Amino acid sequence: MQAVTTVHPSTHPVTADAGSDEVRPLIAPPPARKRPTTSLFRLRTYLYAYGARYLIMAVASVLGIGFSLAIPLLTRRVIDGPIADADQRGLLILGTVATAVGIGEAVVLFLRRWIVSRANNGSERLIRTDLYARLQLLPMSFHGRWQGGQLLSRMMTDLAIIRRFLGFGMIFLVVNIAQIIVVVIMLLVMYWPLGVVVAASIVPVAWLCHVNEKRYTKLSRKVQDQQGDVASSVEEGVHGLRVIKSFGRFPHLYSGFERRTNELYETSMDRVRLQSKFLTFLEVIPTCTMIIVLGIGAVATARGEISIGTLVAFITLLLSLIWPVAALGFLLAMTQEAMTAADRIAEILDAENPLVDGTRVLESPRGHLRLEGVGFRFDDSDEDTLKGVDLDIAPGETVALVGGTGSGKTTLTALVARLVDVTEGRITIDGVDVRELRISYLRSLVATAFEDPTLFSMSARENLTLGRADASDADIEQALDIAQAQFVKELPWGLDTRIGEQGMSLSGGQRQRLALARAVLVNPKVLVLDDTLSALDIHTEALVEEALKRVLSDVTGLVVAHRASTVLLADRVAVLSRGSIVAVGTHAELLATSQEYRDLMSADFDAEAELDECRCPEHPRRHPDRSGDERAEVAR
Ligand SMILES: Nc1ncnc2c1ncn2[C@@H]1O[C@H](COP(=O)(O)OP(=O)(O)OP(=O)(O)O)[C@@H](O)[C@H]1O
Repeated sequence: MQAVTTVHPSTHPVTADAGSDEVRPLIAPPPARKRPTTSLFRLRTYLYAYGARYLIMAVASVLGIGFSLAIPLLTRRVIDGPIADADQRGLLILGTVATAVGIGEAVVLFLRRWIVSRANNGSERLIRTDLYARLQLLPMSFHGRWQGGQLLSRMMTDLAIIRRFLGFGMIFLVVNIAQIIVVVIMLLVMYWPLGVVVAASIVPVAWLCHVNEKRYTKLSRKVQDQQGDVASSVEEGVHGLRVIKSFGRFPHLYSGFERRTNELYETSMDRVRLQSKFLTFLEVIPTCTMIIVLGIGAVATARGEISIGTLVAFITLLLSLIWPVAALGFLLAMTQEAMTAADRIAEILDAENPLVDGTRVLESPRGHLRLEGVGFRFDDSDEDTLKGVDLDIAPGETVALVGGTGSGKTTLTALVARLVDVTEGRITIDGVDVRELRISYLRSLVATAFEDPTLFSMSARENLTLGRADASDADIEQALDIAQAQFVKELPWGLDTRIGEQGMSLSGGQRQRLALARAVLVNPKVLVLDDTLSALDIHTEALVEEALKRVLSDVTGLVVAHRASTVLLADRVAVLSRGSIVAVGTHAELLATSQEYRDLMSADFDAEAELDECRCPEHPRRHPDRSGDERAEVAR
């Protein structure tokens, strides 16, 4: 039962579709609303923590430009002065100054690199942790719409792009533009006709940058989205490995994956082609300018309008422009990629979170759970999944929720701990609307164990204490006992054994028992069990049920049940049919009065009753692991 996280095909695209040749995008196109530079600009707040470092970096950059521009000016002085006048002392002095300037440039360059790395990695870390926290806060409806790979690519690839921009692109974009402006002004001052030629060459550069920007941004967005799609395919391929193998669908999935990587390759190559053309033009323009400057400069020197020293300084300065102009191409590309990455990150930061936290806590909670006219409709659906649900569960009482498949049981259980919010009516605990309670407090009052127990790749102890970090060894022991999960103590390192990703190294029943112990350990007032016992064999189920009886006597319980044996744990039973409660009563009452209940229970209950009546320790259902021959032997 995974109602709330199910990806709905109508709004959200599916990953590699094994059965179809058509390749659909994994994520809905980004919202049409334009975010100019704002997404990137708003990330500036993450730089504040490293403000001093960024300031030193800016000063070092300005000094660096100053030093690099001083060299051609000194050269002019050397040529026109000591060299022309054969002044050895002057040559020595200016040579020493030039050496000092060169050393100064090297020092500030080193300083800038050294300081920037900590600031960048630190800023990246801050954005990443914020993004992670935001993802945790977003409601299940958000996670149902987004593919894991798309989130992963934003957390890793996009943030790395932003880090590279902050540490390199941003600095050099500013430094290079500043250098171009300063050098052009110096050239105009030195000899204005040549200065005008150089200034005029900036026009085609600016035009090219403008033309390139739109196409490059579009392609960057496509590449980054396609990277997310590929990541999603990998993620699903790894998680769904067992299903893929068991259905023998590897070739089909492989071809889907290959198609996505090919698409990514094609788009990346389109981007490279566009960038290559752009870079070539950017490199050709300064070279052409240099040829014109050399021609005009030679004539001007011959006419005595400028000295040889000025011409050498002019050309040296012009040469110093080649790198900043040529680098503009990839620096602008980096900026556009960073802007796209920031847009993609902003889609998470700006995602609407309809779950508004409450402020209240209960003085002495008793766990009186009431559902009053509760209705629920998924965002992307035009039908109510739940409607007019009324249910009053007294403190300490246990109600079993039964209903056909798709009747809304899982959805209803998700509403209690506010994994999603009711869209109509209200749910109260001790008379207080759950929306008024602080969410963290509510989730300590209500513990939920799901049919599909997610375990994290951490130790068994960490998995167990997820909802109660301060649990003592005795508490853990008791929870393990109740959930019949003592098997963890027999793992190679006991409770400290690291459980594989998604708890894959444990059996389904073991994972369920561990998840149950985790819920019990929270010591909740309300315990919600969403068909938690479904993967247990008949022996373990009987043991867990026995233990659960003890737990449920102290807490208010809402237990989704498919089996008659689980229903018998409850004081009352509520029958859910197409999102509405159609009957409530004790098991015996419902058997007598509700045809729907009888239909739901009949097959399983008959089997359970037979087992109960038999009271025979050798009943075949008590020994599902026996072979046919063994059973025949016992029967004899
Ligand atoms: N994210 C979603 N968007 C739209 N509809 C959904 C979504 N998740 C579930 N539904 C629909 O809501 C209905 C109730 O689903 P739910 O999982 O709560 O049923 P259930 O009674 O727990 O079923 P089962 O016993 O088979 O697990 C189903 O019709 C299902 O298709």
